[in-house]
Amino acid sequence: MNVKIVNLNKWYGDVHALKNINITVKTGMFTSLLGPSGCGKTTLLKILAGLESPDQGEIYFDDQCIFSKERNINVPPQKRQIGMVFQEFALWPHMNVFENIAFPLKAKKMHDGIEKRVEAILKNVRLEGMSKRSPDQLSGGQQQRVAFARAVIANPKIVLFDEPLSALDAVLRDEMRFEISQMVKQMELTGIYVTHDQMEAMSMSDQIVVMNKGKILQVGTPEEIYNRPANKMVLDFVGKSNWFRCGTKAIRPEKIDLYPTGPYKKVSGVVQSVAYLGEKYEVTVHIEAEGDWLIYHNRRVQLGDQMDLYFKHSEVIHFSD
Ligand SMILES: Nc1ncnc2c1ncn2[C@@H]1O[C@H](COP(=O)(O)OP(=O)(O)OP(=O)(O)O)[C@@H](O)[C@H]1O
Repeated sequence: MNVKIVNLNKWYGDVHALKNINITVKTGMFTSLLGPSGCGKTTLLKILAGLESPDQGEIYFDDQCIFSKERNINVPPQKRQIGMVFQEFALWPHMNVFENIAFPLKAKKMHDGIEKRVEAILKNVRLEGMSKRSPDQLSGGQQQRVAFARAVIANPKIVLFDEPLSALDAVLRDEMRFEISQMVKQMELTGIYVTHDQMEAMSMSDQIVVMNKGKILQVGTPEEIYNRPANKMVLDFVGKSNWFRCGTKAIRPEKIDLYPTGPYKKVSGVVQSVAYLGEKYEVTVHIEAEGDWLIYHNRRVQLGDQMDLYFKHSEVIHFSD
């Protein structure tokens, strides 16, 4: 289902939580809402689910208007064909896997075919044979998959995720990022995913909406956001970068070379710090004219070493302001 958000505004008293939000999400796309704490991501997700009401604007699911302040339309949550997965998976501890997943169907007063549907979804989320287990007999990743299964059992067209992986450890989180985006794709759902973790947004999404203080800073593919950030805030928020003293240009650390090949620019500096990251060293080099720059090196250098750094002019990111 296509989602279109038009000129949306939301106030909480004096707090202008969402400022003129416009977003289009195409069917089958996985979109992340990325931004720091308080930027309005959760509010936007709740508005899509129908749990909060905007003060201005419209929302369309395909051609159907599901919310319009101006035209007094507000389709209730249960009629929006939406599934939700939250940070705290909120599985009911007294219900087994089957009962947890079947709950939305029972709440809809469905009686026939429940077992078949739960079985099919268990297969989709690779939990076959686990229907009798209680949530405390499952790993964190398995619990998350049950939460996902419960969110999609009633055949929603859109699934909303609110930081669903933040309670998991780092290794499991990496694994689940991939799984979640795969499951959403396989089931041909439209996924909208709230996160403040840029790596998560970059690795999972077809489209990223970068937000700050209630405003959209940029909408684009992960590559567009990373390589052509719309402004300084996006550049700083996504990935690492080095600034030129002029303040209107920047360069990513991995675009800096240690050897000259072709038409390069050169700067020189002194090693300030070295951190070993496993596959590489992260080195801070103090450059008199520019400040401290971060670079990557494949061997350990010593504090105080003199270094020459090379970069292509075409790798420099420019901003007009
Ligand atoms: N019920 C509420 N009453 C008053 N202010 C609220 C309410 N809910 C959210 N806000 C305010 O609206 C702004 C956006 O909040 P929101 O929860 O959407 O941010 P967020 O980006 O999801 O942050 P986080 O990552 O911390 O959850 C914040 O300034 C917040 O304090």
